[in-house]
Amino acid sequence: MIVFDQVQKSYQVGGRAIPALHPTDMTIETGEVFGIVGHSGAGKSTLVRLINLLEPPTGGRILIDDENITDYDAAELRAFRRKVGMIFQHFNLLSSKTVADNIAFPMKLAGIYSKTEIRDRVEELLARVSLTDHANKYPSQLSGGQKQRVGIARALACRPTILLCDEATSALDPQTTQSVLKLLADINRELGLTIVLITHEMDVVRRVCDRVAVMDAGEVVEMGPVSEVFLHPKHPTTRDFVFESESIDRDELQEDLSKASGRILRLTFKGESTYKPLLGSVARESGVDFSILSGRIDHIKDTPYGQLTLSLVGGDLEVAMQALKAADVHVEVLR
Ligand SMILES: Nc1ncnc2c1ncn2[C@@H]1O[C@H](COP(=O)(O)OP(=O)(O)OP(=O)(O)O)[C@@H](O)[C@H]1O
Repeated sequence: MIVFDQVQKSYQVGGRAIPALHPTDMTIETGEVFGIVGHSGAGKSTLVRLINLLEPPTGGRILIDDENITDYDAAELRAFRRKVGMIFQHFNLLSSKTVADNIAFPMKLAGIYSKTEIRDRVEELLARVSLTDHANKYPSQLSGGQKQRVGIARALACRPTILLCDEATSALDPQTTQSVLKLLADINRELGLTIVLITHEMDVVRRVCDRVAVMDAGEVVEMGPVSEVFLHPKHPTTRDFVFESESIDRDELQEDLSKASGRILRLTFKGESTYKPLLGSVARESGVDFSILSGRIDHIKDTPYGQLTLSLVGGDLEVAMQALKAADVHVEVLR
């Protein structure tokens, strides 16, 4: 478990302290995939670099599995850092070393593994990231997705318990992004390690994360389970991210809503209720007529969800709302 207790960070620029992270309390549970989303300059990299003390905090305590890592001496810090792997947007591979040597590098650097241990581990990791046939290639001979797989294998070399991912898919195309996210999800499930993933895309969070923190101007403005934050965003920054990820144009939506007659409801279906043929029976029961203004069905991690914006006219609205709620549908009255 990673605990931030009033952690803050300022950078010294020209003799002035510039705040990058305001005092923050946060808990990341062992074994979860935790997303940190925010625009450029929000403080995401700062927050993630505090977790492995690449940046020392200017205030507060960081506890990992109940140990205050801000108290560590140099030797303790070296041992701790082996337990924290990191992958980067631009992969940061050594161009003069082969794929196998890049993966072996952190083990060699640690100086505590035998040659046989290193060789066996590299073989195992190459298989895990499906790059066995590419062991002797150089990074320049690989695609972006393959380079990131090498980055992941290298980060796992010393068997970390925490994996930090700094915009790990931002340089990749959508299909490659999907395969790298799937690999991260598999690693999380099979190895049980904690993954902290920073991104500026809510879609990445929706696909792999269990919980998310939304950052704005050095502050965590919203935090919670992805399904809650994504489907019912409260802070304006979170709403912007959700709208952006769903390619919703706010002005267009407002215009559509202003043209629609009757009451306007947003329905959110989650899990089981997503695929139920509910609207027809509710319409018959209540005598209400529906028209669909916008809609989407997708997944949050493995859970299906649907969101529909409807206008309703005629019939008994109360009966319709009760029937929807009784079927576990979240109903929000927009107008
Ligand atoms: N080493 C540094 N020295 C001075 N200021 C810094 C340093 N690193 C970051 N900052 C400042 O701290 C703030 C937060 O930066 P940070 O890199 O953590 O944000 P971010 O959300 O990760 O942004 P991006 O997505 O662009 O990387 C910014 O205002 C940035 O200019």
